[in-house]
Formats: sequence, C-alpha cells, structure tokens
Amino acid sequence: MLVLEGLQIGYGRKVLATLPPVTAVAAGEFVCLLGRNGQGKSTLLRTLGGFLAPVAGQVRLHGRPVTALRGVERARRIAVVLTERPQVGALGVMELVEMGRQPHTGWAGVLSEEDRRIAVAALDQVGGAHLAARMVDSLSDGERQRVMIARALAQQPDMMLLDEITAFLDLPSRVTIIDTLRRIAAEQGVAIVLSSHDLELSLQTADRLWLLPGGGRFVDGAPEDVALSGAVGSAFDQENLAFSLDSGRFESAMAAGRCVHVEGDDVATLWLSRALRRCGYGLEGNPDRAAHRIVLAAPGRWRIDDAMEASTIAEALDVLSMRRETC
Ligand SMILES: Nc1ncnc2c1ncn2[C@@H]1O[C@H](COP(=O)(O)OP(=O)(O)OP(=O)(O)O)[C@@H](O)[C@H]1O
Repeated sequence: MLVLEGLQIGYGRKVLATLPPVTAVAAGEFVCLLGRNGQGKSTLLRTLGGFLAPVAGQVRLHGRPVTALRGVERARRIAVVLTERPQVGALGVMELVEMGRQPHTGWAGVLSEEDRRIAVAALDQVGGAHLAARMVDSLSDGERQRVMIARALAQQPDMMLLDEITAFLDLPSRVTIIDTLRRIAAEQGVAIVLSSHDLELSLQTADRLWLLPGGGRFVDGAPEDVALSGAVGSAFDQENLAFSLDSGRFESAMAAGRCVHVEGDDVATLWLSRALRRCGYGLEGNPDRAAHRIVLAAPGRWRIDDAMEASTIAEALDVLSMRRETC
C-alpha cells in the first residue's frame, strides 16, 4: 500500500534520516516509530502524509505520490492525529467526530444515516461513547485525544498517521487504544504508523518497529529483531540507563556490575526480581555469568548461594517479607 522510495527526510540541507532504497508497508500493518526527542519522528510522519516534501526520494500510496494528492482525495486516504490541542471553538464531540465523514459526503456535505452510524461506532471504538454530548473544549487531554482518534477512524482512511497520541492517556487507556488500533489495522486493512515514546508497549504490540537512532540512520524490523540487534540499546542507552535484553525493559545502568540470577518458578520470582532491580541489582538469566545466585526454595523462602553480599541482598528481600532459609 505504502512505498517509500530512496527517502531522505529533513529540512533544506539538514537530513535527519536516510531510509533504505525501498521500504514498503502493507495494508493492515501496525508500525511503531521510535526515537529520542528531535530525531525526526514527526518529520517522517509529515513526510509520509505529504505535508512536507522529502529531501530526496518519494512516498507513494497505492502507487501515487502523496504530494500529488489534494484536498478531499488526501482526506479520504490519509488520517492524521497529532497531540496538539485542536482550535475548534464551540464544537460538540459528536460534531467533531462527524467531521471525519466530510471527505465521503457529497458536494452539499450532508451526512447520511450511514455516516452518522459510522461516527457513533468510531467514538464507541475508542471508549468515548459517554462523551458524545460534551463540548470539545470541556474535555480533559486524554478524553480529547480519544475523540481525535475517533474522528480519524470515522474518516475510514487507507493510512493513519498518529503522532504521540498516547502521551496524555493513562496506562489502561493506552493499552486499550493501541489494541483498538491494531485490531482496526488488521480487520479493515488500514496501514497505521504511530510514533511513540512508550518503548515497552511498542515492543509488545507493533507488527514492525521503525527506529530513528540518530546519525541519519533508520532501522526497520520486527520488534524482537530490532531489540536483539542491539539497536534499541544504542538508540536510548545513557550513562545511568540501559535497555536489558533479559527483561525487555530499561534498567538502571548502576546494576550492571551487580548481577544476580534468581531461580524459582513461583510468581514471587518476578516480584523478587523487580525488588532487586529497584535496589540496584541487575538480573542475569545465565547463572554462570551472575555474581550471586538467589534461590527461591519454597513460597516465601529464599537462600543466597554466595554469602559475600548476603546482607545487602537481604535488604532487598526484606521488601517482600520473605524468610531466609539457612543453608
Ligand atoms: N520546520 C523546521 N525547520 C527546520 N528544522 C525543523 C523544523 N521542524 C522541526 N525541525 C527540527 O528537526 C528535528 C526533528 O524534529 P521532529 O519534530 O521531527 O522530532 P521528533 O523525533 O518528533 O521529536 P519529539 O520526540 O521531541 O517530538 C529537530 O531538531 C527539530 O528542531
């Protein structure tokens, strides 16, 4: 559906990223775009939508350059959701969502029963049905974000470009919205590119990850391949923070020299690992590479094979009120 040919994004002579000769996105794919502040996520989204000319190369949607799409045709094919607060004046929520149908109405702009049904369903899909009678300027940031996503869904576009749309949402809402978008991509064949700072959620949910690690580079792959390649770490790691391949999370880099291996099949193993991380320990999957080995011998009971740091580790374990087993 979407083909990026020899694309370079940026402004004037300033090139932010150079993409491979050909990058294609199929209908139904859900792509998460990651990168630190200022690496070019919004610039890439604007370029994909045809709102900004590429420094080099071309973006084609169904074979046509996106820069050649105009007015209604662009609005039928491409929906864009930004984090910025829209200047909509005194507008009702339902009116705003129904605006998503405008590219599909005739020249008179009259909504049919079907248009209204689609708008209602779109608001429902983002869990916003209860907001239908509200005014847009009375909504919280998170509520407004749902309504903007609903408007984009009502547009029934071929491609959705979403720029940090989950920034204002609480965790359950973020997960729900991402699940909804994934489902819509798959069921309705919409290509979705979503920029995000939520690395862990993106790693878990994206069909594909696009990473802008800086230095003009662009990394494209399955989330697991991108993580295993070390690209996530090299893009985000800093002195006090490192991406752990063992846990798939960012961890305090201070932990690197204090590696422990935790053994046990109880759910407490997970929570013990978290407590240890918080206390500055790194988790190591391979016991031979760990400085200390902690064994959860039975529910609520633990022992440390290496006595050297037993007292410090004991402090971490105290958090869980676990009883030490003498060995
Ligand atoms: N119109 C412009 N002209 C020149 N440079 C620009 C313009 N707009 C943005 N930039 C610069 O391009 C770089 C990339 O900006 P962009 O907004 O795409 O980054 P981003 O990855 O989306 O960042 P963030 O995570 O902070 O939103 C930044 O250095 C920014 O200052």
